[in-house]
Amino acid sequence: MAERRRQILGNFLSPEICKELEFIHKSCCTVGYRPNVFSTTLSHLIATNSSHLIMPFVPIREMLKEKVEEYFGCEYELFVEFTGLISWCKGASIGWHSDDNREHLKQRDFSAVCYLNNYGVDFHGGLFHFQDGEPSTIAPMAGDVVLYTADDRNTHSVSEISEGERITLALWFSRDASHDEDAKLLKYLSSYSLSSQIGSIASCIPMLASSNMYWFPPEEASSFQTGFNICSARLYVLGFDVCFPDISDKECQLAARDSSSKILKLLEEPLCLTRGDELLSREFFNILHALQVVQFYCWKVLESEQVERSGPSIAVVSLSELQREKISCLKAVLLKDLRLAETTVGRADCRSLLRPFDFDRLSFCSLVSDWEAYTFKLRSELVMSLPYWRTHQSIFCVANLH
Ligand SMILES: O=C(O)CCC(=O)C(=O)O
Ligand SMILES: [Fe+2]
Repeated sequence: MAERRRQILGNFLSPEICKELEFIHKSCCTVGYRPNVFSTTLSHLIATNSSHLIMPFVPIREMLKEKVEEYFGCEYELFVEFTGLISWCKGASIGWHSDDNREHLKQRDFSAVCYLNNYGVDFHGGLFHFQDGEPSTIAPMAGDVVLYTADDRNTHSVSEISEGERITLALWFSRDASHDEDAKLLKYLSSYSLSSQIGSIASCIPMLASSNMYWFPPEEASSFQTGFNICSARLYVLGFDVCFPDISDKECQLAARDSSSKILKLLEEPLCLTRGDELLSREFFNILHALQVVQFYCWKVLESEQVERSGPSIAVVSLSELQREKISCLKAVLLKDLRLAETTVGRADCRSLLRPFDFDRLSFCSLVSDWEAYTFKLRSELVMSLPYWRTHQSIFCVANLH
């Protein structure tokens, strides 16, 4: 039998799960490990009070582990070494390499890369190439997965992204139990309190990691003099600005002059969103909360393009001159380099995905309740699975407990 070194699984993930993972990434990511790359790891989700968002990953990890064991005929048990959502923006690329090519990566035996969006539509560039053998080139398409051995039989590269954002779910598998990601995750899960899980939505509000993890490019994060805050940028490309109801004029002017990390502390404070000249009358706990609700809205709006939704509309009030000044003052701090923000996290084909028409047509209010219901559902699934995972010392079980 010919040696098995790689396999392509077409349409392995459904379009729905691809969209759900994109939603999670766009609401939770931080700057990544390479230039122009963002990432969302499972331990990061746990550390930022979003442990319930690991639930959609659980069955995918299980299915992929089985596929890898089966295809490569593993007669030993495999462990997931790493799971993460990774996006590559304009300018990102990687030259020829194998995934175990560093001393600290030697435990990696197999790789799985799941594509979550489409080459030529959501991004340009970003083709995957194997140095030898077939297939030699892969154009990423949402739902497709490539499995390969992590050694030098699979030297590969990714060409530079020229536009848009290319999103993947990447997993590495190891034979070495000491690199089992599950053990780490279970440890984190037990150190983060889940005691207030049922009841208030406040217990599921994402908490920010340190501000420099949300500053792009990361080299600028020590001074915050150029570049942009990722959360503000993701809101901005969808047509939203942020407005802090409690901030005084003075604080605002201070913010514009002094770009210290102290100012970014503001993003942990309650805030409202604005669209054009209108203030949406709904307060969010912090910027990540606002971003998560907006990203959820985008996910659902696009899913139900034709569906007319009913329910109350969100109330809006016109912005006063003073509020407008404050907003632009803060924008100058959070989005210093607007062009860079647009080319990095904007869509390849249009500046704003949520045109005013789309936004008005659907009721933002009812989507906010849908977001709460979604969050509660995942939270209760997590709470039900935890004792089972703890007994089995692994989150690697699709617990049909529900
Ligand atoms: O995203 C891809 O297609 C592959 C990425 C890659 O080669 C890596 O992260 O090692
Ligand atoms: Fe790689």
